[in-house]
Amino acid sequence: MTKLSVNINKIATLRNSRGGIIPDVVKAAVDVQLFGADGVTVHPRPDERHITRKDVHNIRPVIKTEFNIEGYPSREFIDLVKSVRPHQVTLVPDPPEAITSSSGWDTIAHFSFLQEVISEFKESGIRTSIFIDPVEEMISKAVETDTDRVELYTEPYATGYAKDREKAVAPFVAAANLANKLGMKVNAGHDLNLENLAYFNECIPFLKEVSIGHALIADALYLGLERTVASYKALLKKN
Ligand SMILES: CC(=O)[C@@H](O)[C@H](O)COP(=O)(O)O
Ligand SMILES: NCC(=O)COP(=O)(O)O
Repeated sequence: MTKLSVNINKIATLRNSRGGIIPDVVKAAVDVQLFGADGVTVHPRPDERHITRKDVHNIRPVIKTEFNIEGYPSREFIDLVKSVRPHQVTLVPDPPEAITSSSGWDTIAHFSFLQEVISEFKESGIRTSIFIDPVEEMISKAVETDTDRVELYTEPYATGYAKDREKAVAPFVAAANLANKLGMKVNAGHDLNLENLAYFNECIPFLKEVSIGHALIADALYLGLERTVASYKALLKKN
């Protein structure tokens, strides 16, 4: 069964909007695991617009499933990740001013940088994943960085889903097959939601994990966090 890692960035967005401690991000991390999540994902951005470095340290001790930390591998990010030793680190190419993640790595142009950073994390015993577009050349080069996994950037799938889901999912099926053939495990994430998740999970071979945040937290405003996590998990049961 594909694992669900709940990204709790947007819990921190709400908390930061008034500068207090409500909602409690650590409690959210505990609860999503109690409600069935297979992991917790956070993305501590340089401006700390949502998840702060302090949050990362506070969440680590309550992880009973898996902890996945996403971010651009600046020196500060690398040192933060190595200090808390999550189960997985997911490298994204986001510049500091990015509104959100909007592409995968150019693994050809940034090959040496990625190879160096991945080696440093693996030496610390941390599983590595790199955010990637479903482009054959990028995936073929990714394997040479020695990354454990790739995370397919699924915004183009989500955008194209309503118009033509078969066309939207096709590049991701090919990408997952290629990554598997090259020996890399396959994660996916960005803009997945209750509407588009089941079809993606049904079509994508070898899918290990999805990380979902924005839509899931928005759904929880209506359904409640427990029912929402259970609803996403139910969509990931392979039929
Ligand atoms: C890598 C990815 O797709 C998500 O982690 C996304 O970057 C979420 O970041 P925000 O919550 O800041 O939009
Ligand atoms: N890696 C994707 C992630 O963690 C959450 O992305 P989104 O669901 O907030 O778009």
